Amino acid sequence: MSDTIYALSSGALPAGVAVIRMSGPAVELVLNRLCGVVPEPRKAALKRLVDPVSGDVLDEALVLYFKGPASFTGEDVAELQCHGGRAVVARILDVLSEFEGLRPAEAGEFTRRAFDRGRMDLTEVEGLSDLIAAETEAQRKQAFRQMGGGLGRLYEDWRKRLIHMRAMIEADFDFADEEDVPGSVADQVWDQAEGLIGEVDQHLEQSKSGERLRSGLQVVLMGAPNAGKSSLLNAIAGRDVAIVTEEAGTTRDAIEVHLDLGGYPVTLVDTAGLRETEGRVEQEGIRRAQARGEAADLILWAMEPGGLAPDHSVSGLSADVRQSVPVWIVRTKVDLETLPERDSSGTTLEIPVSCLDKNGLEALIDRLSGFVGEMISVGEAPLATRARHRHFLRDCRAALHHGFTRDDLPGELRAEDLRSAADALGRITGRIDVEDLLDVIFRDFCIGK
Ligand SMILES: Nc1nc2c(c(=O)[nH]1)N(C=O)[C@@H](CNc1ccc(C(=O)N[C@@H](CCC(=O)O)C(=O)O)cc1)CN2
Ligand SMILES: Nc1nc2c(ncn2[C@@H]2O[C@H](COP(=O)(O)OP(=O)(O)OP(=O)(O)O)[C@@H](O)[C@H]2O)c(=O)[nH]1
Repeated sequence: MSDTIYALSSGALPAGVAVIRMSGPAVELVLNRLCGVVPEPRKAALKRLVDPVSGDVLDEALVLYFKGPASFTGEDVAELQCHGGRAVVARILDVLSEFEGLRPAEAGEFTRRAFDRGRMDLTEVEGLSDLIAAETEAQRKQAFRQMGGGLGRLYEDWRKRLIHMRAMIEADFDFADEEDVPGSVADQVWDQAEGLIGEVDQHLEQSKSGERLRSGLQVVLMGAPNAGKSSLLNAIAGRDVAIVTEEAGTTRDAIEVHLDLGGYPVTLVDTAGLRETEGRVEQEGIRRAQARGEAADLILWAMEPGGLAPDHSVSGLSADVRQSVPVWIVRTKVDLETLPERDSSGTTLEIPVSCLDKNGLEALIDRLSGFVGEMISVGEAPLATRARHRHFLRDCRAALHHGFTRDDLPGELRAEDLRSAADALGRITGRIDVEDLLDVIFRDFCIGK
């Protein structure tokens, strides 16, 4: 029999109300001892909570009981919705810890129980985790849909089709001889497999947006020392996040702010100014700046009047970065000079901004929003949202492709490819052999979820 787990499921204290949740076989006993009755399932009941040992009244709380299996975890579950004071919660948790068979829940353990009882598949679990982490509206929508099973159903549908295809081929072995005749069952099946490869490819392509939406785009501010990077970060964020001084080399470690651009998440990163330096701390800062640049989706290169361009040989971006990451040149401190709006060819090369009088700031933010909207274009179809999904989708595709192209191999071997492809999808939803993945997935959860 499993332990009964308990945890504070609501947020930081003090708070108006705190929710203490428990799940497991001892729940009814605990309720009986704490509030004298087990309330009717799914009906909130206002009860005095009493310490069964000392007889002390602990609090007056709303108590909710869910009789398993009709609960979040599938086990008996109870919630004590008590006053959100630190001492109130501490005392109740302390009293719970004294019960035989009760122990504090580990991160994600309530959800883990729901998964173990087959109430959620892994994509739904991940969706729930993403929902709690969501910071913008578009992230919330994507996570909510995934939590509701949108993505899992797509993979389950593909998996069923693959299992059916394999069954067709295997049934055919019993009748036909090995000759592969045009129009045969095998031919029809491999036609369907080809169609599915196309669907997987399209899904993988569209899912770049799903992953970007989940993790947010990285926009990295780079440039020479004193170019105005930290001022720009503060101006875009609308608050003082980074330290601004007239001293070159102020920013050492990368500083991040999370922005919500029209519902899309962006992490804006301020980095150390690039220059030759003897200072060890500053050197490390510069190394980190280049590393952040390499991982960026977009670099904003801050360039003050008379400042250095990104292709400067000593204090510029590495050739690797310049090739793989789009770079926008932001002309900073334009209050100090008047700039020609266009170069000789007539294109606008530089984005002029002043953090002093805020000129150009809105135009820069609008351009950023447009860029982000293009990079993250999500429609109605459910998208993969994690490297884990992409990994197994590629396995699935590779197996399908192998079976489809190797018509020189015996039918049994090609049928085996259909099985591998189906299994790869089963690993995404957690229907197949994922024990080794679970700890990693649940580790990211909060306690009490
Ligand atoms: N107070 C409270 N609020 C909460 C949760 C919770 O656990 N407690 N949730 C936790 O994440 C979310 C709601 N999710 C839930 C999902 C399933 C069930 C549940 O009891 N399911 C049963 C009965 C379904 C029904 O009657 O329709 C079942 O699926 O069998 C409860 C909450 C968000 N708000
Ligand atoms: N006139 C004017 N001065 C600015 C503007 N933006 C920044 N400055 C000044 O330029 C100096 C350097 O600004 P920072 O934002 O610290 O520059 P940084 O690029 O982050 O510098 P490091 O952290 O040293 O790499 C400060 O004295 C700012 O007040 C601007 O738009 N106009």
